[in-house]
Amino acid sequence: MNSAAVLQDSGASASGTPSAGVRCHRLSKHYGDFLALDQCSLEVHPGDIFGLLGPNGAGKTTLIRSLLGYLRRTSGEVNVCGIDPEVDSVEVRRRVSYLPGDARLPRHLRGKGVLRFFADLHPLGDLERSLEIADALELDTRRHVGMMSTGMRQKLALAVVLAPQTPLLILDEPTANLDPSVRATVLNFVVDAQRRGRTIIFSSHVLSEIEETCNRVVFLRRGRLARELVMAELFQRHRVWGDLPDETSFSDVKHQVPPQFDHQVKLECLQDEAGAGPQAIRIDTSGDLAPLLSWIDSLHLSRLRVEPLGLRAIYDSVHHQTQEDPREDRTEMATDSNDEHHRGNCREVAR
Ligand SMILES: Nc1ncnc2c1ncn2[C@@H]1O[C@H](COP(=O)(O)OP(=O)(O)OP(=O)(O)O)[C@@H](O)[C@H]1O
Repeated sequence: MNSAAVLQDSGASASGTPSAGVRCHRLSKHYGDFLALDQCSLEVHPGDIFGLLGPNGAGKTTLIRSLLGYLRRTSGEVNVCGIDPEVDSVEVRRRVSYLPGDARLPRHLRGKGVLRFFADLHPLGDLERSLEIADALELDTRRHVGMMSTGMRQKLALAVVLAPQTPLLILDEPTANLDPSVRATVLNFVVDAQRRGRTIIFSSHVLSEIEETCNRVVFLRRGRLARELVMAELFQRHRVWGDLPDETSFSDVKHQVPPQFDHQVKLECLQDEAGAGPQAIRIDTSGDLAPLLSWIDSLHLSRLRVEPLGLRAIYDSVHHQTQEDPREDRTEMATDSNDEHHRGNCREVAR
């Protein structure tokens, strides 16, 4: 990628107006015979911090680059800030700050020279702000880029991209190669960008970062949007572990769930019912936990543990449930054995 592609910007304001939204409908992308994106439909609302999750090769970068018009889509519709990137990719790029996963910067310049170069290049360039960000990331901008470590170059690219107040900010693995304290600073900048009215698309492999910052998330798997999640609903999901009293059988408990909680809980016995000793059970809950507590208390579980379910459980259910190629079966997510439980929080992406 050339250096100019690290940052694309314009005089557009970060007003958080509807023009900062992103929509794609049945977006597909082939590389030759290889189908890298398969009819992806999604909508990013203005003011979202929108997470893109998926294993290596899932299609996250292909999706981002199709949104920016760097790649020509094979089929489908795309609208970024009110513009089709294939009709006017320059205009789209003027409204977006983009941090690619493989940001390359001019190696012959010092850090400060790079920041000045990009600040001069773009109408919303802001050298002072770039320097402040570099400082917050503990980057020595006197060094030549060629002498910087991978993490230092990542900090420099972040200082370039985070400074201009474009309506849309797209970050492809922004915390890769950074140490934990700098990662936290980067996440603060992301949240701050949202407070300033910007819309952010954020791709990461670090689930805790997505949990911390994003309000909506989609999971990509082998080129397909497998699931969409509203984080506020995820935070209402819990997993309860415990051992039943000796005299209580799992089937008794399972058949005596109060009807008002039936849709809110999923029970699982973690050992053979005929096995010796207390039966360990797991109860996955969705929705408000408080009304369930008196029922859980009535089970007299020992070694009781309650924990938030978290993204990890969803991620595992999306990515580890089958080895089959999902392109062969468009309904597989709906028949996921966990799906009854997930349905309250996770929407099968309509295609
Ligand atoms: N130029 C290309 N030509 C052929 N195949 C490509 C090309 N670019 C990407 N691919 C393939 O498309 C698929 C999606 O790649 P992409 O880079 O979008 O994934 P990703 O989700 O961003 O992965 P990662 O998390 O590893 O960065 C992969 O199988 C990849 O090998």
